[in-house]
Amino acid sequence: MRPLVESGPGDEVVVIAGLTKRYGPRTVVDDLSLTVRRGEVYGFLGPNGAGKTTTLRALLGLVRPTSGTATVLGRPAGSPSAGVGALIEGPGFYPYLSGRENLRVLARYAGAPAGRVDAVLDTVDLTDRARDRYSTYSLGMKQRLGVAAALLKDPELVVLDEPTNGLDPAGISDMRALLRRLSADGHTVLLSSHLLGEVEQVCDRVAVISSGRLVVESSVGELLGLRRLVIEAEPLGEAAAITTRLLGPERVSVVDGVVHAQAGPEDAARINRALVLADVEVSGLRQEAQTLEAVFLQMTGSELAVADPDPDDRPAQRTGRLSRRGATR
Ligand SMILES: Nc1ncnc2c1ncn2[C@@H]1O[C@H](COP(=O)(O)OP(=O)(O)OP(=O)(O)O)[C@@H](O)[C@H]1O
Repeated sequence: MRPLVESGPGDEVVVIAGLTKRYGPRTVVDDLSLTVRRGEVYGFLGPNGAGKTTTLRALLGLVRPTSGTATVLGRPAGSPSAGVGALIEGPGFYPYLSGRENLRVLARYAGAPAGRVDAVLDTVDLTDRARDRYSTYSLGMKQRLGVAAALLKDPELVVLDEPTNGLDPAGISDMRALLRRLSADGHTVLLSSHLLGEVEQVCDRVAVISSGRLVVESSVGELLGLRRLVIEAEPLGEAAAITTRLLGPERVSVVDGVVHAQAGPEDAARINRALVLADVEVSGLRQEAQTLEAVFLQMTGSELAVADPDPDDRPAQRTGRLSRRGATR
């Protein structure tokens, strides 16, 4: 996993500000604001129907916002630009043409150099199957060919709507590797997903939305850094009081005869020292990592689908401050 990208002014590739979309009486995107910075893999996360696709379509100029703005690479959404490649709805490939022939047709249509076709086939790892008919491809290969099509004009920003939707674990793993390659090649990637495992493992930052509203925008590490410290101590009341004095009441609770504190490892040593100095007998002090799923549940009250996690493939945890915005309805 790459380190977090340092950002500065001018590094904002996507800026969505106060975006609202109503269909008749229904508000499907509600005053949404978020920023995608140059070089990052940004996950747009939310349950089905949360408004992800509508937002991405607005970003590409395919949906007119009711109010608010979306800019891409400094230009209003939908401006003709070589800077964005997207896979929103599967592109219409010809089933009887090979993967390479299909890309050649699209490259001609899009005005991309013919030499890009083999380059993007290589990027999506389809060189070996490039001569086979599209109709013989697995779903994962079809999705990867869709990503290849989005890359034909070598865009700075790649927008992918649910790129792993419907894929089996092997297909998900291939797509994950592809997303990492895109990032390593210098693309900024914005992808939507309702699969936590996918976002946890490949994204630098995420926006979580629910019912069209932003719940939180944060780095994945910051979200996961919200960890719980479980303290077993005697007398329990005194342990809870001391921990509360150190962390504040909103971060401490007593559950089933133990103290739960929202605290990271740096707090643990401080709390342990204070308890021992006060003659509280500490029999257990352990850290429990929160999953993104737990964080999401805590913030929205609804569950999110969980992808098959690949335990060997988790990003290093990062800690930091969490900025929580908006509220759920
Ligand atoms: N053209 C439209 N007319 C009316 N309602 C629409 C239209 N497009 C989307 N919606 C509604 O807006 C809501 C958000 O849909 P959207 O596809 O943006 O959500 P999503 O988060 O991408 O969900 P999914 O993962 O299921 O695609 C849904 O309830 C959908 O039915």
